[in-house]
Amino acid sequence: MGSCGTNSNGHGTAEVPRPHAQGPAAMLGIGTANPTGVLMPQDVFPDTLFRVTNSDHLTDLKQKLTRICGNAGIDKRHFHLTEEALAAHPELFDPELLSLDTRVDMTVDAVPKLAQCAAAKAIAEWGRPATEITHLVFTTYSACGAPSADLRLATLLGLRPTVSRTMLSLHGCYGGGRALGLAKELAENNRGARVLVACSETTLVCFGAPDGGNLVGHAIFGDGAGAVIVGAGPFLDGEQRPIFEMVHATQTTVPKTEHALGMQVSGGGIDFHLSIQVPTLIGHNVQGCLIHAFCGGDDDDNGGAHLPSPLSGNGKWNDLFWAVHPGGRLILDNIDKVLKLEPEKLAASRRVLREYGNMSGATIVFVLDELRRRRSLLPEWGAMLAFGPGVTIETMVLRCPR
Ligand SMILES: CC(C)(COP(=O)(O)OP(=O)(O)OC[C@H]1O[C@@H](n2cnc3c(N)ncnc32)[C@H](O)[C@@H]1OP(=O)(O)O)[C@@H](O)C(=O)NCCC(=O)NCCSC(=O)CC(=O)O
Repeated sequence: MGSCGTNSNGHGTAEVPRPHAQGPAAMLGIGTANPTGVLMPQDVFPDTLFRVTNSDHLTDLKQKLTRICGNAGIDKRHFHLTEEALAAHPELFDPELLSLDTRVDMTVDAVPKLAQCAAAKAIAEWGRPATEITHLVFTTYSACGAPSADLRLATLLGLRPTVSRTMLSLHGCYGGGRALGLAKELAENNRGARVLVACSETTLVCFGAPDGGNLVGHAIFGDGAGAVIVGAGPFLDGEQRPIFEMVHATQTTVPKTEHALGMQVSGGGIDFHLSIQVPTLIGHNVQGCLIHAFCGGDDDDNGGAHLPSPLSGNGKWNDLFWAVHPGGRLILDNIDKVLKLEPEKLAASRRVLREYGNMSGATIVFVLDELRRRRSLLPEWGAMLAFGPGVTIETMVLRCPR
């Protein structure tokens, strides 16, 4: 451990750099949370949405949303935004009115508090005091100010003032994957580091009256937060037990797909752009990302030689367990098809989609949490996939220690 002191000459001594951990990084605690405001069954969502936004006269749109909701593979979702709040703030569904200030006011507490609930569970599972957290990586698409939700979360949890904070904004659905990748690097490069990853998402920043362009978003997105404690060995005290080892992480940007998926901050909140091509783009590119990750990427020094080789025969993708961001039912269907996965391989992703919808960057933590409950049934090696604007695909090779 480095320390700053004064040597005999009265000059400050240099900070001794932390040596690398013996690695690899591992998840030591996982927690999730949803807002308590609204639990919305999927089958009543279209009626509720059109009623609360005074849109019942748009009968064709309502029928279409009802159809999409019925096919989305979702049973229910949780939301922070209540009918009472909407009644008090008609600007949230009137495109003629500015609403960014209202949205920022509503999220400034809601986002870190939701993260706090998830983080408290992750910290409890890890079993160490929050003051031992050395780094915080926070991701959300709801941050519009500075200091941001990361500092508010650090205060709520009583983290020490020397905690090293990183804020990831507007990474969308790949935010959780990116935050975990970053946490892996921080943990492996700083012996003894314990990184809190916090992902907290609420749709109230992008909520609007239904129109021809936002029906799919209305049908699939929900609110939630996920948190993971990441650290690398050696785990000398025997108390901190790895749930999943984070063996190798890669990020791939699919060329020329910037147009396909995006978010734009405006006076009316955050506009979500979701192209109909997204499921196809992901289906076409996912295998290449997995091969890149499982072959150890381009770096000779990253332990690629130790990775399993699921490519050495037909059907080897079925030898893995899968933590896939359930961006939408069709995305999971396409991945199943391209990788020829057995039906139960994406069960954790489909269950999270069914119970919570797509909670953007936080969703991948829910999938990891779900897989953790099935740990005794999992094969040793697994793959994590998350997607978002770019189009960016985050891939991580996981190992479930015995
Ligand atoms: C929404 C669905 C469940 C609907 O499935 P269905 O079985 O009903 O059939 P479908 O795909 O033909 O879609 C039904 C109707 O919706 C329309 N439709 C589908 N996707 C659309 C889109 N992105 N934009 C506009 N319209 C769209 C279709 O044209 C069709 O219209 P018509 O009826 O008029 O012919 C599925 O399409 C799906 O899972 N799509 C993927 C959603 C997605 O892209 N998720 C990523 C979220 S972003 C993310 O996860 C990352 C991030 O945010 O960063």
